[in-house]
Amino acid sequence: MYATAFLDLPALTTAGGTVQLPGSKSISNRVLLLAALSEGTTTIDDLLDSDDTRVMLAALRDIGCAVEPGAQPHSVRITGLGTHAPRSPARLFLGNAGTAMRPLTAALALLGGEFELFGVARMHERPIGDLVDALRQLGCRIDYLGNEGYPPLRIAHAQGVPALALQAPIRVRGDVSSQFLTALLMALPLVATQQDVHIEVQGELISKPYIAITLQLLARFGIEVAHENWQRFTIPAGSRYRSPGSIHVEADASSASYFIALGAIAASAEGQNGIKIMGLGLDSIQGDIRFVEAARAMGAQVTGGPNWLQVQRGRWPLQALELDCNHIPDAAMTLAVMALYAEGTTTLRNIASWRVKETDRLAAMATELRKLGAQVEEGADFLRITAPARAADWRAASIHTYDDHRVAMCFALAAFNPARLPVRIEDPKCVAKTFPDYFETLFSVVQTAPQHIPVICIDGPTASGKGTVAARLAQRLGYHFLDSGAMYRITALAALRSGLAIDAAHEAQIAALAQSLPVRFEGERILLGDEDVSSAIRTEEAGMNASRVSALPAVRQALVALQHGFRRVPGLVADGRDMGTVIFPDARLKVFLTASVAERAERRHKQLISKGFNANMQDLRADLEARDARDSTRSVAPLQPAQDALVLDNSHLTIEQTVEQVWVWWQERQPFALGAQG
Ligand SMILES: Nc1ncnc2c1ncn2[C@@H]1O[C@H](COP(=O)(O)OP(=O)(O)O)[C@@H](O)[C@H]1O
Ligand SMILES: Nc1ccn([C@@H]2O[C@H](COP(=O)(O)OP(=O)(O)O)[C@@H](O)[C@H]2O)c(=O)n1
Repeated sequence: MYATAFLDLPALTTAGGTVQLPGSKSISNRVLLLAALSEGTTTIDDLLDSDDTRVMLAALRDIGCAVEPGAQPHSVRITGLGTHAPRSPARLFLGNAGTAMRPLTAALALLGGEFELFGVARMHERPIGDLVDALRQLGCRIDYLGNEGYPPLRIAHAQGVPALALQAPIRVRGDVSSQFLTALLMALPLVATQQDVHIEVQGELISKPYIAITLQLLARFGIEVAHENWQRFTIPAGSRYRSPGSIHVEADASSASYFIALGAIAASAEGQNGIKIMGLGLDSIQGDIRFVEAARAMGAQVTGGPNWLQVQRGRWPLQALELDCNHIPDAAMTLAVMALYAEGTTTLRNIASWRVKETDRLAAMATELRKLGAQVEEGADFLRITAPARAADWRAASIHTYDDHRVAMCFALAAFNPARLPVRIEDPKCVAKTFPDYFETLFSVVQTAPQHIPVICIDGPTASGKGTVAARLAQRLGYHFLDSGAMYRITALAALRSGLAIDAAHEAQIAALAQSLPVRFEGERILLGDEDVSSAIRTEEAGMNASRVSALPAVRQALVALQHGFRRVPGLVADGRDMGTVIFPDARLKVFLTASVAERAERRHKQLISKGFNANMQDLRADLEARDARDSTRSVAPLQPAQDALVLDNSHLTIEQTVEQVWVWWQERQPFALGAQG
């Protein structure tokens, strides 16, 4: 996940490959509860790993279900209660998961036992009164432990479940949250043994697609619920939950909309047929799958099979659309960004519900689309969008994301603009709500020309602080980090281990070794083959050997491709000696970092002592001067500032001040309008 203040996406050009999307949250928690209520063991594959599913799993364990990891990642095996009573008394913490609190309240009230259900502070502000009323109407004893109408709750059935009034239809409001109805639909089969049980919805039922998901999943667990026009539901007598054995959680259809749009917008990468989305098929039970129809109407070519979709660019530019979006409120935001690539004016109607979501999404989308250069008309319940007329009319925008995951995710697609402008997404971590790895997933299937990928080079002599500053900058920007010195250090280590003396006589052999160096960077760790060499290459001796090996021209040449390979989306910070002069001459910012010899010797001394190495100040200083001399006078890529480098002597600056200076230089080079700060 990118926890940076903002994430700058470079201009992107093509896309291709396969993505596996996270499981749907609504399906995950429903399936967990149904498995827990069934007889037998259910293997659940592709379960969403999120806060909300974690609290549900913990609660199921607490009430006596066996929960074990499955054979695959994201797979779990649940042995349900069947005919056993839940373990009680129990206190169940349900975080902020409405999809756990509501159905568990209903199910536990009907199963008997004594339970307290509570959550985080925000959960205690989310109403549950309508559900409790419906359960009390049946005869259940449920008490509020805090405020009337809100969790925390106590279910007081220590003596077993009282006689329930199942003859009359159970009435529940449908116009506040469809989760109350879902909770009853999943709980009442537990008591519909002798007779049919009816539920009557009061008021117009909202979010019907979510009730449709509930009914489909109930059917998978052996319960066929009939309904009349979504107002009256009948759970048949003789209902009994039966495990389907195994069940797979569909990928989230709203999350899929960004990748469907990606396939429609981006030219396919060479040798690929656009984007393949795994985990979701055209027969998905989620309402947002109908986004596919809208995307097709705009030009996307979408095919699909069981559990997969394939999306390619079809008509280009896309075609404007006029659509009532009531059936796909969440995914429709993605259409607003697709409209940036459409000929004509796109009108999205019946989207008043956008105003009461994570933010006023209607106003937010209008504001941010305008920043990019689109013409937008914002109505009370509609949005009319006309794309920038020519490439030159696009603007480099810093997109404010309003703590709304969907705003962040859909605006990332603006990076395919024909003007080849970067797009800044502020507060990218807001995607964690449903898709923590959204940007990583996106980056795994998009490409662009190397010249669009920004590089910051930090070159300079030993112990000037290059590595420290470059790593911090990379982290602050969410960019990749290349410690080019490590390449030479590893090459020297590998050469010596192979019995090769580091001299001109062995140049060709060492270069051959460097060419196929089995090196991997895993966070802070550097691996040579399977061995962690992070410490072995950090000694002063290793630095000296690196300096020797780096003077061999063939070795330098052999390492070029490896270093270029680090230039990947979204960007790179590289440190070394020749980053700005030889490896990335087109870098947008080149810094030559230096400090006095005395200061550098002292830094290195402190650094070595703190790592538990022996170090002598005099020797260090002599070594450092020798290294400076060799690095500056060698025939290839000598250490010297690039002509267009900014020289920064940080002898009297702290690390923070140094990072800040480079940060300011970098921000000055960005095309975004002022306003977004780091
Ligand atoms: N501006 C600075 N002021 C004080 N110490 C610094 C400064 N920059 C770096 N250091 C310290 O100096 C040591 C060497 O820095 P490092 O990043 O390894 O240098 P380089 O990569 O240039 O060899 C580290 O222990 C680091 O924390
Ligand atoms: N881009 C680079 C990076 C390092 N090097 C060499 O590799 C040695 C070790 O690099 P480093 O950056 O890890 O060393 P320090 O600056 O940390 O001492 C340096 O002394 C240089 O001789 C190079 O020639 N070119």
